[in-house]
Amino acid sequence: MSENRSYAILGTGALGGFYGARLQQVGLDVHFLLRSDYEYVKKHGLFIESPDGSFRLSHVNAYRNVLDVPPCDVVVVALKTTQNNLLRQMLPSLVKDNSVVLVLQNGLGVEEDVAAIVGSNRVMGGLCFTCNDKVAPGHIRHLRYGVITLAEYACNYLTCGITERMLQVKSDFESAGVLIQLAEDLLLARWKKLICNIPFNGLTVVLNATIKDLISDVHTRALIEQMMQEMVAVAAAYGRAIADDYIEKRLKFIAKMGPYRTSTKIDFDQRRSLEVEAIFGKPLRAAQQAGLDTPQLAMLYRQLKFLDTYYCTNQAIAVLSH
Ligand SMILES: NC(=O)C1=CN([C@@H]2O[C@H](COP(=O)(O)OP(=O)(O)OC[C@H]3O[C@@H](n4cnc5c(N)ncnc54)[C@H](OP(=O)(O)O)[C@@H]3O)[C@@H](O)[C@H]2O)C=CC1
Ligand SMILES: CC(C)(CO)C(=O)C(=O)O
Repeated sequence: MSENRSYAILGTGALGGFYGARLQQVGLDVHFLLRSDYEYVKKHGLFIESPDGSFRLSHVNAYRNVLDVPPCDVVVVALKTTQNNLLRQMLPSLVKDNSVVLVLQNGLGVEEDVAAIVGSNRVMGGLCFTCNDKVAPGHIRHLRYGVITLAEYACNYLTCGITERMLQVKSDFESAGVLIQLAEDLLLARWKKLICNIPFNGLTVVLNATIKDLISDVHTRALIEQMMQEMVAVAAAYGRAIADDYIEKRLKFIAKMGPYRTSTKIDFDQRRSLEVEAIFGKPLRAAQQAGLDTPQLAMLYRQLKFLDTYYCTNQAIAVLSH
């Protein structure tokens, strides 16, 4: 990659808008693809509200049409996974020979889909531990954390070690004040993130609760730990050992997210399609393929499918208006 790396942000929402703005704030060349708030952002820029220091970028390179975005060194995928069918149209014009596509989405197997479009040597994954919400056009609220675990993708999630381009991306994000942890094994990093997303993103929706509520109640805490144990077992079946103390440590970390709703609950409250397949369906099918029974995950998946169908998709409008 070139020395002064350019970034394309596909999906200028809670996550993409936050990290992209931080990168532009320190002088990097960033290009933002927008949808509903394109006109607003083109005129007024982006506002990031954050306990680490709020700031406004009064001018950003804003685009409505992906074909107008120039090819970039790093293409950040920050759409919801429910929109990933668009990537086949979006990615080809954005990647150069030595570009890398950095997938910041939650879920399992998301890099595989991107690799099928741009080639497996051009993909990296980033697991974002951050609490963000896009609260108004061009206005992103960051509540806590922000650290990203970065790892290279290779076919079949083979372990790749630490590469030169990981160090380059790390250096850009760290210059922007974003903490980056490098990981040698992307699949292990994904399972570790799913251990958090499955109970918290799922239960905040089905129980209409915040992270704080779920962690403080003895019953939901027990449920969370059971779900986490199920995922530790599935990860182990795929050769990824997760240390015994990981759950306790993560629960302490997540407890500090307090009243955050999770990105899936924010989607549900806005009646947007839920990322059920990427975050819950794929892990469930991975468990089944490994011959493991994960009853808590299976129940959560089915509940979320129901809620997604009857409350969140276009189909829901048809069903409810009958
Ligand atoms: N929010 C968070 O704190 C975290 C989120 N994640 C993950 O990050 C990913 C992104 O989530 P998040 O940022 O919360 O989601 P958002 O819904 O806030 O952002 C997605 C953005 O993509 C835009 N978009 C959708 N379709 C198009 C299109 N065709 N063209 C241009 N833009 C488009 C949306 O536009 P519009 O504004 O019009 O809807 C929206 O702004 C998800 O996988 C999520 O699970 C992971 C960790 C934390
Ligand atoms: C783990 C958590 C809850 C915050 O990073 C998240 O990933 C989300 O809200 O989707």
